[in-house]
Amino acid sequence: MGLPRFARPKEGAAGVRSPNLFVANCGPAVGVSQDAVEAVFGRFGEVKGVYAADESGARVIVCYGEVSSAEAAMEALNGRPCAELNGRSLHIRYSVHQPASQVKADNSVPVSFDVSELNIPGLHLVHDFVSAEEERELLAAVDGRPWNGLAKRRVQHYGYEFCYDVNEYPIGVGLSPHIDTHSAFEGFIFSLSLAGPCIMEFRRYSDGIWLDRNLPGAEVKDGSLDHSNYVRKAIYLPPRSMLLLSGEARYAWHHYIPHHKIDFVGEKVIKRSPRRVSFTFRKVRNGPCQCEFPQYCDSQR
Ligand SMILES: O=C(O)CCC(=O)C(=O)O
Ligand SMILES: [Fe+2]
Repeated sequence: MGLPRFARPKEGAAGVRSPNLFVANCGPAVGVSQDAVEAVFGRFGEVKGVYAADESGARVIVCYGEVSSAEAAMEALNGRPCAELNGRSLHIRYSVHQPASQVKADNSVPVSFDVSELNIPGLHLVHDFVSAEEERELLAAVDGRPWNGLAKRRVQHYGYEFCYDVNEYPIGVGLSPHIDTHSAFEGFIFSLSLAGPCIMEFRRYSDGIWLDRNLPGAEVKDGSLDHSNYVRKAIYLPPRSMLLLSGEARYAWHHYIPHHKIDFVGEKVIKRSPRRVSFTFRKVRNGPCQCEFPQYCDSQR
């Protein structure tokens, strides 16, 4: 389900028919697979493709070869609960093909399952770092303690010399791009993912400027960033895996969890779970940072 060049028609354009349908309330984020959509819409004519209409995971574009097939599907399915699609009521409109010049640049980056493909020195991922039983025990242990609510996620903080944080992300919530502050934490940063998957994107900015966005709480909206001056790479983090940021990965690359409900990983569409819990381990620094990346270092400027 890649992102196609079709758009939702403007209000008032209802008379314009096309072989492509914009179908809302349908998609992987609401438990409806591409195969199921194809099977249902295939009853009305040959389906050429089913695409994600946007990153919500709950709106798709169904493309037929013939307008008559789209008309028949519209007549039969619009506004009615569809038993084969978990009883969901589909909201369907004709979709229009957008000229290439109007297509918003696809802002996604290919996501790897294998950390070695990223070629970021110091970045390591160990799958199945804890067993399913250990995962249950760790989740039960943190759920037995009070959570501190932030705007979109909840956290628990432990320790001092060895700083240990627990983050809980509800579905669709991520984390804005940042480098964990050099002056505050030294050495390695470990992050154990539990309960649900996510993708983590890494960005190395060419200007290397230490920006305010690195300060705790200085969350930036992704849309406000200049996408042209950094290299991007992304990795899939399955539950029970341990991520290690060291060296260049820790000191020179921003990391970021996109605010998505679904992620496209290779050919797969992966739905985020209702929650992802991460245990993040950092060592509190005593003395200034002397890393080899002064252009990214708040201690050395
Ligand atoms: O949730 C994670 O895996 C990463 C958390 C993180 O980057 C942080 O707390 O600084
Ligand atoms: Fe971080």
